[in-house]
Amino acid sequence: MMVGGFKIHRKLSKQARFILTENSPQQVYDVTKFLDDHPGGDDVLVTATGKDATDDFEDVGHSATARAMLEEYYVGDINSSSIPAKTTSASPMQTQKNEDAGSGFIIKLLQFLVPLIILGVAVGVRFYTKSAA
Ligand code: HEM
Repeated sequence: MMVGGFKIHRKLSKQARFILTENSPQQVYDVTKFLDDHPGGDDVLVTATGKDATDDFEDVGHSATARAMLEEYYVGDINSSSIPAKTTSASPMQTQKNEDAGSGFIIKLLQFLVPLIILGVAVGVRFYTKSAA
């Protein structure tokens, strides 16, 4: 697949990996080296990466040869107990968000107070200058 003169998979920063859940546990396949050789094209493979590609793979009705080739690209199984719960990954972002909100409030408060302080000092200086004269 050509995009702007480059093959799309050359631009991929991550490896092309997808997951098949046909069997349990889930199996991960790294198809980076197969992108050029896949008879169905590289774009369908790239689209199927980073997710459960069982339906994508099955819907095509791959031959027994294709199924046998899977073994060549097999990386390992996913241990579901080692996948962090969604709440754990959300917490740091939440904390970050709260910190941002806190500093945002201080900045707004300063934006409001600093002109007032300058005005107060100006009025004060003028007042004392007048009374002295
Ligand atoms: C490591 C994984 C895969 C391997 C080894 C593989 C292998 C093959 C092979 C050998 C063929 C030629 C036809 C056949 O023998 O069945 C093929 C065709 C094809 N594959 Fe894959 N494939 C893989 C993953 C996928 C995925 C995930 C998709 C869909 C997202 C896909 C879509 C297709 C399509 C559309 C064709 C063309 C079918 C046709 O023109 O009749 N393949 N694949």
